[in-house]
Amino acid sequence: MNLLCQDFGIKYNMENGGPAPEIITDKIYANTRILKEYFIAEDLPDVDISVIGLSSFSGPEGPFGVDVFDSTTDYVKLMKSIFDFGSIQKLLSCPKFTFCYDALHGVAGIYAKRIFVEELGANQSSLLNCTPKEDFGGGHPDPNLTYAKELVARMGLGKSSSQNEPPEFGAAADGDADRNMILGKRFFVTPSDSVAIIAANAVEAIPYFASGLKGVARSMPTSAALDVVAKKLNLKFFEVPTGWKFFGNLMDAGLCSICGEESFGTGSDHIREKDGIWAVLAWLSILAFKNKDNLKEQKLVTVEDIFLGHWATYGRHYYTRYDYENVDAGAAKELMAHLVNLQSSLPNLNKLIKEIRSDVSEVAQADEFEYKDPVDGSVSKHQGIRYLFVDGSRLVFRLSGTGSEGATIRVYIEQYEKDSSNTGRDSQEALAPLARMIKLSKMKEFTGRSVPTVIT
Ligand SMILES: O=P(O)(O)OC[C@H]1O[C@H](O)[C@H](O)[C@@H](O)[C@@H]1O
Repeated sequence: MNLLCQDFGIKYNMENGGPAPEIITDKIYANTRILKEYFIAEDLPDVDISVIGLSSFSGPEGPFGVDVFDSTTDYVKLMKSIFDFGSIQKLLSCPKFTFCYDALHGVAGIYAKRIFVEELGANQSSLLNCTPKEDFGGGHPDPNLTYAKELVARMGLGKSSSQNEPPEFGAAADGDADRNMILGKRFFVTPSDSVAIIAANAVEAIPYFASGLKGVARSMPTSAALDVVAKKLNLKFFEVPTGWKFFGNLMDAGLCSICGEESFGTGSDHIREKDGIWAVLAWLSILAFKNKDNLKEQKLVTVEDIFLGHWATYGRHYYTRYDYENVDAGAAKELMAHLVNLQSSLPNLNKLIKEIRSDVSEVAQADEFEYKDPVDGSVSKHQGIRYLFVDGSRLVFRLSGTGSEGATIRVYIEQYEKDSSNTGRDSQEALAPLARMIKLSKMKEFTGRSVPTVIT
C-alpha cells in the first residue's frame, strides 16, 4: 500500500489497513481509465489455502512466496490483549447466563467457534449458522431484525412461537464479520445505543481502556446517545460523515478510542475497521463486570437492566431509520434538492411543520452536513440533509452510498427524552409525530412511495 501511495506521489499513511481515503480511490479510478493492458500469469499453480505454510514461486521479476497463515490465532491473541477473558469465562460458565451467536453463515463462524466455545467455554449449542457457506445458506448475511430471523425468534423478539425461554444475550455478524447486532432477552439494542453504552462502561469493564478513553466518535446519522456520554464523562467527541475512513484518521492521530455507526458498525482503535466480534466481546465484558459479584444471586443483571440504568443517567434517544430502497435515481435527487430548498427560510419551514403537526417542536437549524477533518484538513460536503429541532430531535435525509439498484433514500428520525419515567416507550410509537415530518420531503410526490421498504 505504501508503494501504491508513492507511485501516486501522495503522502498518505495507508499502512493502517483502514479504508482508503477519497484522494487515493480517486487516483485509482483515474488510473483505471488510462490502463491499456494487463498480464495474467496463467501457469501459476493454485495455492491450497486450507494448508498452513509457505509456497515458493518464481516470476518474471524473481522468486516470491505465498504464506498461508491462520488469522484466527493472531486475532485471538489481539482480543486477549484487549479483554479480560477470565471474567467473560466466569460469566459464560454461570448456568443462569445463556447466550446465542448467529454468524449467518459468514466468516464470523470460524472466529466464534474458536473464541466463544474453545477459549471462553460457551456451549457449542450457543452457536447458530456458524459454518461459513459460499451462498450464506441462501440467506442474506445482514445482522438486523429483518435478516437475522432465526436469532431474532430465539431471542423472543418478533413473532416467535417458541415456548423456550430466550437466552439472556444474543448477537449476530454480517458476512465478513465487521458489523454486529446486539440483542438482550426480548430486547433490541440499537447500534447507536450500543456504542454509547460501550463507551460509558469501557474504562471499568475493558482492560484495554483502563487508563481512559482518548475520545469517542460517531457518524452524523447515528443518534446523539454517544454525545451525552462524552459530555458527562468529559471526553473528546467527534461527529463525522458516514464511512469508517473518517474514524481512522482520528485514531491515527490518537484522538479517538471508540466509535460507532447506526449501520451496525462498532469498533475501537485496536484496528482501523469496525469489528463485529470485538463488539460482542465488549458487551460480554460489560455484562461480566456488572455481574461480577452477582453470579451466585437469584437474578443476573441483564442487557435490559443495563439499558434502564443508562437511560436513567443519560436519558434516551428514541431512534429509527426508514429506508426507501430502489427508488428512481432522478426522483431521489429532486427530493434532496427540494429538501435543501426548504432550508432557505426557517420561518416558512416551521410554518409547514406546524401545519403537519402542531405538537412537534420548531426547527432551530437546518443544513447540509459538512465535515472538516481535524487531522488532514480535508473537507467533505453534502453529507446528509439535517433538520435539528429545538427539543434536540433530529430528522436527517441521506442518499445511500451502497445501494445496488436505483437510489436508496435513508431517513433517520431521532428524539431525546430526559425524563426517566418516559424512557420505556415503544420507539415507533414515541417517534410517530416526528415521522410525520417526512411529508416535508414530498416523498410520495417525488418517488411514489408512501411507506418505507425497511424500518429499523
Ligand atoms: O451509504 P449507506 O448505504 O448508508 O452505507 C453506509 C456504510 O457503508 C459501508 O458499509 C461502510 O463500510 C460503513 O462504514 C457505512 O456506514
